[in-house]
Amino acid sequence: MDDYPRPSFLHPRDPSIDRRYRPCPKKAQNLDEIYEDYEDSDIEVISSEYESDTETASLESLASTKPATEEGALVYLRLKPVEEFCEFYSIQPHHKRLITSTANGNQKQFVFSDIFDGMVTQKEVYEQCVKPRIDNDENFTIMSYGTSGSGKTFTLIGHEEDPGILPRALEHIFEKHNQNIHPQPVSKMHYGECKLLSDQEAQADIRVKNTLLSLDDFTKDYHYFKEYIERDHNFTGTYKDNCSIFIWVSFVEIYNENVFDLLALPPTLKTKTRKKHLERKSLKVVSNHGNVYVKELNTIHVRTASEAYHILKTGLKGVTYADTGVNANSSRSHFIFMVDIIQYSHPDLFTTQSYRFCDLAGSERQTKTNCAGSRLKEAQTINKSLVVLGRCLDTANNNITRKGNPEVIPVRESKLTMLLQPALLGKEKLCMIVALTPLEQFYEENMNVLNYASIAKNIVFKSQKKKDTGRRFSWFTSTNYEPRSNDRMVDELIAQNSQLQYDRQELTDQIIIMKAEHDRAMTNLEDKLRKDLNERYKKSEESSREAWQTLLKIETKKVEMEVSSRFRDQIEDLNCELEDLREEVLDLKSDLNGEKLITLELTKQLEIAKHELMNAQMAKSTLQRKKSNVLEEKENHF
Ligand SMILES: Nc1ncnc2c1ncn2[C@@H]1O[C@H](COP(=O)(O)OP(=O)(O)OP(=O)(O)O)[C@@H](O)[C@H]1O
Repeated sequence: MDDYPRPSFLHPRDPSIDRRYRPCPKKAQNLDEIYEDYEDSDIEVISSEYESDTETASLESLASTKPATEEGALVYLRLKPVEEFCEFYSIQPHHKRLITSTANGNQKQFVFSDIFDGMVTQKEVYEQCVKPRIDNDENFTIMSYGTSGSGKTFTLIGHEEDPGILPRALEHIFEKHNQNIHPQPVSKMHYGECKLLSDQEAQADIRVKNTLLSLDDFTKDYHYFKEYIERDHNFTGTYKDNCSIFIWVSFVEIYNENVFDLLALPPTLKTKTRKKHLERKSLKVVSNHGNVYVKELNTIHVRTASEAYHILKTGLKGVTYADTGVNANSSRSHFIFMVDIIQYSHPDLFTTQSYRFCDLAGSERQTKTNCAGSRLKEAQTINKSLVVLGRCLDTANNNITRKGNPEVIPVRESKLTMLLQPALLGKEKLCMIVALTPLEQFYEENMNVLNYASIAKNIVFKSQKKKDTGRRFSWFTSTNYEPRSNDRMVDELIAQNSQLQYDRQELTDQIIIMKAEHDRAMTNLEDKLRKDLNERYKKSEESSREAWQTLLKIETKKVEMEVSSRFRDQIEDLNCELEDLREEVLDLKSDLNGEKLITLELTKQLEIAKHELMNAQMAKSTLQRKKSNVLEEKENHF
């Protein structure tokens, strides 16, 4: 019996569990059935398929249900040894399950491909996480992910007396291929293709390597490390007939969203950190169909494990570390160490493998690290790129569950995700080691890391184990084949290389001629098409204009007829009314004329009367004057 509460109809579901993964008991089930459901369900669980009574049985059933070429990412948990393991974390090693809980009783569970507690050694981590991948020639990206100071760099690089997975992997790779490794840099990966190097190019590469090797002497460290490795592992390799192997390494750092070559020349490794960043050249990242390359990146041809170890250590000297509140030697950048292996098998088969080892800078709270100034800017860019990484994992996971068109995974939003895109897009196997400090103070950040790690598990790797570029190199076929030593094969390769360069020049010329012919043909075709289209357009324009005009006439007539039929009666009534009104107007006009005549007559009569009145008044006044004269005469007379 496990000690966590089981969901049922009586107990509510844990709200902290993502909706998609919440257990949902079926109706009409008894509690026993619900319990079984819960055991099999995917509760914040990375892979429910691993959940079974016997681990071997579940792994077998997983293998039978999934196609051999399609499998999920591997996510391992590594706990940092601490004095007092916080009660908020508990592990069930048998179930490969980590249970986190808070004071208020909220629980979350995470299942991993495996869990390594603080007692698990570097050797065991290597044997479990990396060894099988190299033994099986799988391309992979392995990254250490976690909060600041949780042991990411320790897991990847380790110390001289306790080396991490990367130096162990280098030793393993060289032991495995030892007998077939070719001492000269004859073939190299160039933008995803195997390229044969000319003498001058090979010499230039050797010069760069020698300069890097002369910078520091790590011979003592290497011997110490080698003894340690020999005690821990027993790597072996077998000789492959007619096969030459070329191993190339490169090393980049992503600091403040700039990509720097840690193997760049001239190295400025001994100058102060600040000055170093000013001097270093930021490189461009280019991607093509999901394959990603760093422009002008130095790749170094290494012949022995010792050389590879020296190159790794030299590059590590350029990585930016600083003292933060959480870790005295904290990585302030992400770095990726890349190993490309080219395998040439006579007569014409080239295969390539690539291994990427990525140490992510730790996610951190600025309040805990107490950083300011450039440290603060570093922390912000680190957190931003980790957020983008989380979003990429989330989108990749959603695309698996959602129906319809998949969402675009935002790999281009940060340099880190751009460089990790083969793994994020499922083209390369992803292996993640989640480093965790099981202390209360890191609880919140740990939950963040665990949530994204659980999503990462669902990224499905779909491509083949090896890239086979055999056909492209078919001209290596020799009719008089006889087994040769590596040196003879190289002589032949060099001779064929000059033939190839000659052929390439011829092909380039042919391409130029064909391109010119093609351009001309295309121009003629375009002219013809343009003329054709023009004529067709004119014709269709005329015919459509005529058709439109006829249509317009018909429509106008139709409208007129409809209008006249609909309003005929009303128009007649209105016409009658109009006629009546006209007559009335005429009557009124004649009346008006009569009245005008009367008015004129009366005016005339009035004038006459006025005139007569004036005459009468004048006669009256004359009479009065005569009367007064008569009276006056009378008076005078008397
Ligand atoms: N499993 C472990 N066993 C022993 N020591 C460990 C383990 N994990 C971490 N340490 C120690 O813890 C310290 C911090 O580890 P490390 O530098 O690897 O952390 P980190 O996660 O890389 O931190 P940052 O992100 O800040 O760079 C180192 O001194 C390391 O030796």
